Amino acid sequence: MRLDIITIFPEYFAPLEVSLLGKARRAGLLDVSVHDLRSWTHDRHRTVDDTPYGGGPGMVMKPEPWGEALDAVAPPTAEATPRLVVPTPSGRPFTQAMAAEYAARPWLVFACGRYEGIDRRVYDEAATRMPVDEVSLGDFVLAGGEVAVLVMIEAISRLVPGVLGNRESVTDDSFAPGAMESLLEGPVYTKPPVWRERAVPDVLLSGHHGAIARWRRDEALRRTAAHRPELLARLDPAALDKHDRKV
Ligand SMILES: N#Cc1c(N)n[nH]c1-c1ccc2c(Cl)cn(Cc3cccnc3)c2c1
Repeated sequence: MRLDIITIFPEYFAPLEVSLLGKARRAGLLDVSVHDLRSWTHDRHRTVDDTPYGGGPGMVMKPEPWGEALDAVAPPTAEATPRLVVPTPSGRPFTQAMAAEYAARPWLVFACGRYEGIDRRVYDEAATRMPVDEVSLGDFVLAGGEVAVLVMIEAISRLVPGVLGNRESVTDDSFAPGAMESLLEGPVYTKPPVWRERAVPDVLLSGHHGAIARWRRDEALRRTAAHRPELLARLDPAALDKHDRKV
């Protein structure tokens, strides 16, 4: 999977060198390139922004550097066509399902904007030759797109086959398709069996896999009801047995 990132802060992406993403890059599972948008400026000050037409606060990112950057990173003549992913406060909510969809694609280009955003004509021109997705990470406000892209790359990359070690599974993730979909994960425990007079729930030490699975599902239902009750409404009633309904 090829990932290209265009940003005025390339140093934000140093974390992509470590942990599972660093290993995946070294294993050739991910081909990640970070591009400095200022490489496509031509003035002494390497200008990437200007005042907004129509007035208003802040600055807007100029179209020219973005146009040249996208031409260079994703040339119109390229064999494959990337999907351009642009984080923006007004984008479609990023979800685990979108992460899975992106993980199945061969090439993603992430545009990290700053200031009040990127000139709209950049999106419109890019959309003439590649799919363009505007995505938001949630109802909070960041200063730019870089942190959002880091989060998306981690969520996407861990779903790419081979990136997670064999021991790490994505099937039991919260929000993963299937039985756990729309349920939050329950509590986890490890050794020692008693810590500061707090014991691990007996069922987890019982070796009774059916009872353990039942307990974990009950805890997931309880946590979901407590922290994200709206997710329970999404559950297919057929997926709930009579025991679930008592939890
Ligand atoms: N994704 C996401 C996301 C999120 N969940 N919060 N904020 C953002 C986000 C993403 C991209 C940019 C770009 Cl480009 C500039 N800003 C600053 C800004 C703040 C308020 C209004 N306009 C622009 C961004 C904020």
